[in-house]
Amino acid sequence: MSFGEISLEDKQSVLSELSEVKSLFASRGWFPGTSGNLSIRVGDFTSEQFDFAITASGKDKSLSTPEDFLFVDQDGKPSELTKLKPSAETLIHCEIYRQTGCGAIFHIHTVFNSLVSELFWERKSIPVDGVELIKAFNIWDEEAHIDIPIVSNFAHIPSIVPEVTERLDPRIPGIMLRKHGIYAWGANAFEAKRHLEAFEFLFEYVYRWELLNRKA
Ligand SMILES: CSCCC(=O)C(=O)COP(=O)(O)O
Ligand SMILES: [Zn+2]
Repeated sequence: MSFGEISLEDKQSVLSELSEVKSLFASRGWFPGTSGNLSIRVGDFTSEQFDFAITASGKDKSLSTPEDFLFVDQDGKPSELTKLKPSAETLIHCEIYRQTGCGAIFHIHTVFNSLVSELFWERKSIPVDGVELIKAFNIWDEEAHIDIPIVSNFAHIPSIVPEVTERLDPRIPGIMLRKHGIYAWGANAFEAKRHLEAFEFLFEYVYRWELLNRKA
């Protein structure tokens, strides 16, 4: 389905969903210093050609303006004529959509996600053992153990993409960029939000648990 074939109603519904999520996350202080980016896919999800709405780059994400989002295609190029620049990290969104077939991707920088990514950088994944909120990822085993992948953070975003491709774990709907932030995704915005909230809870839990054990 080409971008022109997608109804105005569908496009507007995606934009209003993004706007709601953006305001909510901003109220939680999840976009410090203009960091973070959000996207939701529109139209046909089975096609190799797809479009998604994404936050414009460098904006104060605690404000709502008519220039907050734009639509881009599967290569991260604007789908329509616009003066807006897509997020600097759009290529990471493109790759996650391509690899997972998900419908929404949310990225935030927090102190806890950055801290744990450095704490566990040598093992290249953040271990979580038996915490109830693992179930938010639809992993229902009792005492489940998960490892959340951590990849290198480079200023040159295209250099991050191959490592993302290599480290994506189909069980885990998220990936950490070292000392940078988490990317969480889901079939839709509701699921991506649930996953993101679970990751953030688990990061704080893991950090505090580590601290308690190191003191003992
Ligand atoms: C100011 S934070 C550095 C860029 C970044 O990591 C980020 O998430 C925001 O970049 P964007 O281009 O999406 O505004
Ligand atoms: Zn970022």
